[in-house]
This record gives sequence, structure tokens and C-alpha cells, in this order.
Amino acid sequence: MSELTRIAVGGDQPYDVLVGPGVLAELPALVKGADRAAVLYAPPVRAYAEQAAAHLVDARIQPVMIEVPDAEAGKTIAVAERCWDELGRASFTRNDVVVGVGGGAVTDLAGFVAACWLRGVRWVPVSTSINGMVDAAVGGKTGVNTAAGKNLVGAFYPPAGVLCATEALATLPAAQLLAGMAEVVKGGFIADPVILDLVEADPAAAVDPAGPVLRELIERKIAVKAHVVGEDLRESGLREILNYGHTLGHAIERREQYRWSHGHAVSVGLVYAARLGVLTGRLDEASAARHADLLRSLGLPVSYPADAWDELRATMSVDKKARGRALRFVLLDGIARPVTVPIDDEALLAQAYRDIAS
Ligand SMILES: NC(=O)c1ccc[n+]([C@@H]2O[C@H](COP(=O)([O-])OP(=O)(O)OC[C@H]3O[C@@H](n4cnc5c(N)ncnc54)[C@H](O)[C@@H]3O)[C@@H](O)[C@H]2O)c1
Ligand SMILES: O=C(O)C(=O)C[C@@H](O)[C@H](O)[C@H](O)COP(=O)(O)O
Ligand SMILES: [Zn+2]
Repeated sequence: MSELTRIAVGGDQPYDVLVGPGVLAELPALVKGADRAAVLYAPPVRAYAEQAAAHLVDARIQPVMIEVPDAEAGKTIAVAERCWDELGRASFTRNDVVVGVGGGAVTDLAGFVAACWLRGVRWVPVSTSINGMVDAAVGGKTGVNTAAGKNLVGAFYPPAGVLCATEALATLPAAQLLAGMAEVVKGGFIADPVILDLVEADPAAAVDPAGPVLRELIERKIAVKAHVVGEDLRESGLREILNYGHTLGHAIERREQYRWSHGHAVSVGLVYAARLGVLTGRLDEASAARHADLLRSLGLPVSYPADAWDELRATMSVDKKARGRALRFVLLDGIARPVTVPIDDEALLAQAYRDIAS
């Protein structure tokens, strides 16, 4: 399976996700009509950003290279402001474009920079991590973190198209590759159980960037996300299912001051959500155990210190799904049967945490 795969995202502003090696060559076609393209990238992926720039130059589009701090350090309003200053210096107009090359952090930032500049210019995420390909780059959720928590400032702003540069997975550090698998597994639990079967059949093959299984998993998870965001871009209903595992996950990321990767935190969050599913009488014990077994088989964390609960609980109150004082959780009524449920029973929330804590 070496050719490019095209996955359509529907809705009012449809676009395609292209997956495969050599996909960077498709960039000029996506940004046709631009005079300039800001290429945002973090240092570890400079080589891919330079490749993107070379394709732009061939198409007579002037690249404006903007290096930003790596990972969550780049997802701040201060970094976004610096990018806007650079766009101003380069006299960016409404036919110019923003390209984000890297993992989910860079593409979240790039989309947000594009959404705000001149009230919105075209943008293209070029994704180089698993998390970015299967989740962050697809669906137009863009934004930055604030002191209170993850992604608290942002915009729903669909890209012109998404490029998933699978050849880049060869240089993705193994820990980051595994972290991305948490979002793949999430897709299995909320919508596509074949994902779960494939990982369980051979966890090592599932994370081999040179093998066919990982490519199938990536495409399956993109298809899940493409369907959901095509139906509900602005998260007014269905899209909430993509937040499975994130209510606790985001709180762990903040508590760790972003030294834990998003995927590791979401992995613990998935196990917690499954436990809540059991305690609310929705999910059977075997399906909950399947969460922990599967994530553990990939080397992902499935618990977190017991004494962290009070702090995590406080942070969870700023979760975007919360309404008033009530937290709302994505839970499962069974595999691939997600529901959003308000929970105001504090004792139950704490019990579920005690059950999974270390
Ligand atoms: N917008 C969304 O819908 C959405 C969905 C999921 C996650 N996210 C966000 O995405 C971020 C997590 O994304 P991530 O896991 O990609 O983390 P990341 O962007 O922080 O990347 C992880 C590390 O891998 C490096 N890297 C990326 N690709 C590489 C490559 N090919 N070779 C070498 N190094 C490479 C990065 O520079 C970084 O150091 C979080 O901020 C999360 O909130 C957003
Ligand atoms: O696309 C979505 O919708 C998601 O919830 C996907 C999540 O995996 C992703 O981490 C997203 O950035 C979380 O969004 P937030 O609105 O909870 O910040
Ligand atoms: Zn996520």
C-alpha cells in the first residue's frame, strides 16, 4: 500500500485528507493562487518544512519560514502573536496561506494563526506525527492553551486540505508514535472496533511505521474522524464523542505542565472513562478491562497517582463539555456506542478515579 489515499471530509466547507509517502508534492495544488505561504514548523521537523518550501518555490509561491517552539511550548498566544507579526512584516494578504508542518501542536497553532489573520486565510496542515494525522490535522479544531488549561482559546476553522506525510513517521520518536496510538484506540472504542481487533492481533505490527497495519489503522481512524466532523464541525452534538477520554486527560496534561504527551494523558483518561461507564451501569467489566489491556499492550500508561484527584477534579471544571457546574462525560453504552452523560455525583467521580489510580 504505497499510493496516496484520499479521504473526503464533508460539511459546508468540504476538503480531502491525503495520506501516503510523497504527499508533500500535492501542496502547491492546495494553495493555488497564493503569492506567499507562511510555513510554521518546530525544529525537529525542519527538514520536512524545507521540503514543503521547495515544492512551493517550484510553484512560484514564496515561502516565509517561521520556526516556532516545539510541542506545547508553541501553543501559546504569545507565539501566535509573533507569527502574526511575521505575517504583517511579509505583507500577507487574503490570497496568501498558512502551512503548518509537524505534529498536532504545530498544526493546532498554524490553524489558529490562519483563522485570525485578516479574519481568516486558507491553511493547510502537513502532518508528520500519528496524533496529527489521525486527529489534530483533521476537523478544523484550532487553538492554543492558556494558564487555566488545554485549548481554551481557539476557533473551528477547516483547512483547505490535509496532507499526512507518512514517510515522516520514520523519524518520529518511538514514544511519540506510541502516544499517537491512544487516539487511534479511542477511534476503535467510539466507532470502529476493527481498529481494536487489529491492535490486539499484533500490537508490534500495529506500531511498525514500515508495515501495512499502521497505515490501515491511520486510515481507519481518519475515516472515523472525517465522518464525525463532516456531520458536526462545531461540536454541537455528535462531535463530542471525539472527546472520549479527554476530560481527565486534559487535566493530567495541565498538572504535568505538558511534560506528559497528549496521548499518554488521554490513555489514562480512556481507562477512567471506561471505569465511569462501568460505575454508571453502562459498560460491562470485560469491555472496560479491554481498554486497559489494549493500551498497556502498546506501552501506554493506564493509571495516575491517587493523591492527584483534588487537583485534577478542579481542572476538569474548565472542560469545554461542562455546562454550569455539571461535568459532562463521553461514556460508552457498549463498544462503538458512545453517549454524552452529565454526572454531578462527586462520590462516583472520585470512586472511578480511586479504582484506576496507582
Ligand atoms: N485539533 C485537534 O482536533 C487535536 C486532536 C488531537 C490532538 N491535538 C493536539 O495535538 C497535540 C499533540 O500532537 P502530537 O502528539 O503530534 O504532539 P506534538 O505536536 O507535540 O509532537 C510531538 C513531538 O514529535 C515531534 N515530531 C513530530 N513529527 C515528527 C517527525 N516526523 N519526526 C521527528 N519528530 C517529530 C514534534 O516536533 C514534537 O517534539 C496536542 O497539543 C493536542 O492537544 C489536537
Ligand atoms: O476533534 C475533536 O473534537 C476532539 O475532541 C479531538 C481530540 O482528540 C483533541 O485532543 C481535541 O483537541 C480536544 O478538543 P477540546 O475541545 O477538548 O480542547
Ligand atoms: Zn486528543
